Amino acid sequence: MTELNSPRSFTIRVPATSANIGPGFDVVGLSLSLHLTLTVTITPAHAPVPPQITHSGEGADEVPLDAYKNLTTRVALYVLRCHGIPTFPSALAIHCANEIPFGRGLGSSGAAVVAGVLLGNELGRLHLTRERMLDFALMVERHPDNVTAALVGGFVGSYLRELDAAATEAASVPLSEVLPEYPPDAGEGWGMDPPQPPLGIGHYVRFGWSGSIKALAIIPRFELSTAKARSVLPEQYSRKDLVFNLQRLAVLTTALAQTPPDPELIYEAMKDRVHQPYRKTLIPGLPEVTNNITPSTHPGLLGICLSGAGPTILALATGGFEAIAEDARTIFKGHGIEVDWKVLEVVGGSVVQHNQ
Ligand SMILES: Nc1ncnc2c1ncn2[C@@H]1O[C@H](COP(=O)(O)OP(=O)(O)O)[C@@H](O)[C@H]1O
Ligand SMILES: N[C@@H](CCOP(=O)(O)O)C(=O)O
Repeated sequence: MTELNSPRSFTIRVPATSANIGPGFDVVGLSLSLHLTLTVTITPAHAPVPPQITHSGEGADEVPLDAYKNLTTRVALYVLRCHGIPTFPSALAIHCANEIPFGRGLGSSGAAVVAGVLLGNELGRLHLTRERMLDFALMVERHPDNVTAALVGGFVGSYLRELDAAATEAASVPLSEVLPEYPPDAGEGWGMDPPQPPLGIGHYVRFGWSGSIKALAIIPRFELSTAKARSVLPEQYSRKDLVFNLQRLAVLTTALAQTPPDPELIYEAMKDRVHQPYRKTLIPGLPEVTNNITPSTHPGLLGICLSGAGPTILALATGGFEAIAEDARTIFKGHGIEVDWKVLEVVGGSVVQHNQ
């Protein structure tokens, strides 16, 4: 029996994330207390069988269960192929228990990608460093905010290193080449080596976080794909708008670590001119919610913004959660949109636990 097929069981737990936090578009992310949990079992097998995937919780009615279509297993296979391992183990069963709603701006795809990298690393016993795992995640999810926070946990800022020409080309291959949606040809294998990630693409730092701050997620009952919400953004920005965001982001990263947090400072520092103004066409009610719910009308509120690409609204607060959420509900209802809401904690990053 090869190392790959030796029987074992392990669990992978990856948190949800809220990216941007207002002015930090594609830069900052926060890991939150909703999780994607994979329970992975490899049993003895005499002949190869396709991986068995089961999924419960969020996304159960839409997620593909074919290992060549499912995002998590496609990413795992990419990591394995980059290390000369062309297939999954012979008898692999994966149960995905998911608390992260799909397409709501809470980092479900980032969590699926990070889970896939961790899965590939464990299946192939590759012993990748966290930095190298981030490189693999960034070959798939090409903005660093969600995947970095999901991997390392907490309130995190990240940047992509400027790559030289060869590395830029290696990192810009189409996603279809990184994650082909088909099994290898019988007898002939894949035919092409997968594109290897350049070394050290992503770099990050963890900021402080005041323990008194919780994250209220107000989650509209409709999906908005991140790709669609990125397609409405302009290619260029005015100096005025860029300076507006930079000033606020510089203040915000320290303001959220201060105890007690200062609502006046944070409310203004969570404003944005780079993505939210363009996304309001896709999220009816967004400007009303962010303009009308303020620390003076809602004691306990610190700041309010779009979570990731939306449509979820993220309110950072030390209390008064119900009043904030119910008033946001009323505004969204006026636009014919129902919402759910949850008070979430800021949590640590991804964890792998070996069960036997
Ligand atoms: N646990 C998961 N397993 C497989 N695919 C997933 C999982 N979570 C998310 N996805 C894929 O990612 C898509 C949502 O990604 P995206 O549009 O970026 O929204 P989000 O803001 O939730 O990350 C889903 O429609 C699904 O295709
Ligand atoms: N910076 C990205 C973040 C997308 O986050 P998601 O949770 O909506 O996938 C963006 O704003 O496009």
